[in-house]
Amino acid sequence: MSSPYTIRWGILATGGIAEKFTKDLLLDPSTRQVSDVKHAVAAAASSSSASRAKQFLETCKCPSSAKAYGSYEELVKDPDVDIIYVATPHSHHYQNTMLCLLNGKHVLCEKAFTVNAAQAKKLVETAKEKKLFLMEAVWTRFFPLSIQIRKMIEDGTIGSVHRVIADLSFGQDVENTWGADGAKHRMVNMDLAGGALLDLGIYPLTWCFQTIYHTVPAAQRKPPTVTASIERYTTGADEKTSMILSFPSAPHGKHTAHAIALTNFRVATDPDGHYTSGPAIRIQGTKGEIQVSGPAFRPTHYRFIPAEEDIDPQRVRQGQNPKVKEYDCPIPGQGMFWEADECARCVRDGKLESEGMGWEESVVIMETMDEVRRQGGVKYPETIETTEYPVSL
Ligand SMILES: NC(=O)C1=CN([C@@H]2O[C@H](COP(=O)(O)OP(=O)(O)OC[C@H]3O[C@@H](n4cnc5c(N)ncnc54)[C@H](OP(=O)(O)O)[C@@H]3O)[C@@H](O)[C@H]2O)C=CC1
Ligand SMILES: O=C1OC[C@@H](O)[C@H](O)[C@H]1O
Repeated sequence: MSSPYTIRWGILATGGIAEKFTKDLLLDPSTRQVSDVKHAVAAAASSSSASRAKQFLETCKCPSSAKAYGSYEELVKDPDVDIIYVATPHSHHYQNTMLCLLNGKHVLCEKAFTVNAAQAKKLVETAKEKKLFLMEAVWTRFFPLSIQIRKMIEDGTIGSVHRVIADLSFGQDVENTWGADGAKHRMVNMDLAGGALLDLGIYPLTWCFQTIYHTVPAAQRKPPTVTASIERYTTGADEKTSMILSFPSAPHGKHTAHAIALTNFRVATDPDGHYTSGPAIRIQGTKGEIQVSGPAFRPTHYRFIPAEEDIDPQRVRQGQNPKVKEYDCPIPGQGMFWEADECARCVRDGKLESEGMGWEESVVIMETMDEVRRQGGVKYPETIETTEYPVSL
């Protein structure tokens, strides 16, 4: 057996998700039955100081060989780094990713990819021109659970798909949490491209797109029409966003497929915090329905309910429908290693984009979010909507 391909990561930013991702990189791939690729953390950079980057590497228990930088500019020049994970707020993704690409680094950039579709297109053009790998870090798409569900749709198990309903909502006391301290928190701060849509709404949209759009042959994929309703928080960032999408082509059908994507800061998908309130995602076809338990970003369970009527109604009422199939998909860690494995395989194989989260689909999703924001009147400051580079933020 040949030895695994090792990819060397640079971590750009030292916040909450950078820590989770870096810890996942350090897990032994054999714990998830992976033997063809491995990950090394070569360096991390903080925009504030090298000591902050050093502290981050220590917290993540990275090897002492990993370098700590006090600026992103130093990180992108490191010859020992193959790929950079960009984990700054949405507002900074365009500038930070462009910096990496222009310095010859492959990039995995956190969701939402950019602030708008124009920026996403520019990044894609640059990656193409420089022959570098680039992917939006929509980790959920690389879970075995997502892959199994897409396969069930593709092979016709649920028949032709007519509708998907997906929700990711956090019930928050917004004024006293993210809104406290002058509303500087990235969830509501317009200068950081805050709001429910770009932060949480990307997940219900991911479920709509990966089940309805991604599962039809590439040549038949057409962007959806969009009708949206938004309510804004005092900062101008969206706090309630509901979207109805109509996709012209449906998996296994010559008809449209509708999708309802919901996100909200005031009410929760799971009010008791234990996901007892029913599925977060419902994928409805003529032969049955797939129900995915929340949270939409890290689901570990789904069920398939076939559309059959020959079942004793009394047993069904007692929760004993024998035709329902339940699937548990435990995650040995946070679950961000699957997207990292995908990056390693693509770079090893000389691919510039991943089939699981391709450039065209990231751009169409950004265009969808642009239209949702247009209808809801959410506009970010020009410095973060611009495609100009470099701009100091
Ligand atoms: N995939 C997932 O499950 C998740 C993804 N995310 C995504 O990751 C990104 C970061 O989120 P999260 O880690 O929660 O955010 P944090 O606020 O925890 O961290 C962001 C980091 O970015 C750096 N940064 C650089 N410039 C700024 C700035 N002007 N203001 C604030 N931070 C700045 C800072 O690190 P330093 O200065 O040290 O470089 C900071 O620690 C977002 O795009 C978010 O959508 C978030 C949570 C979960
Ligand atoms: O990507 C995310 O998923 C988990 C949420 O808690 C977080 O706000 C969001 O950025």
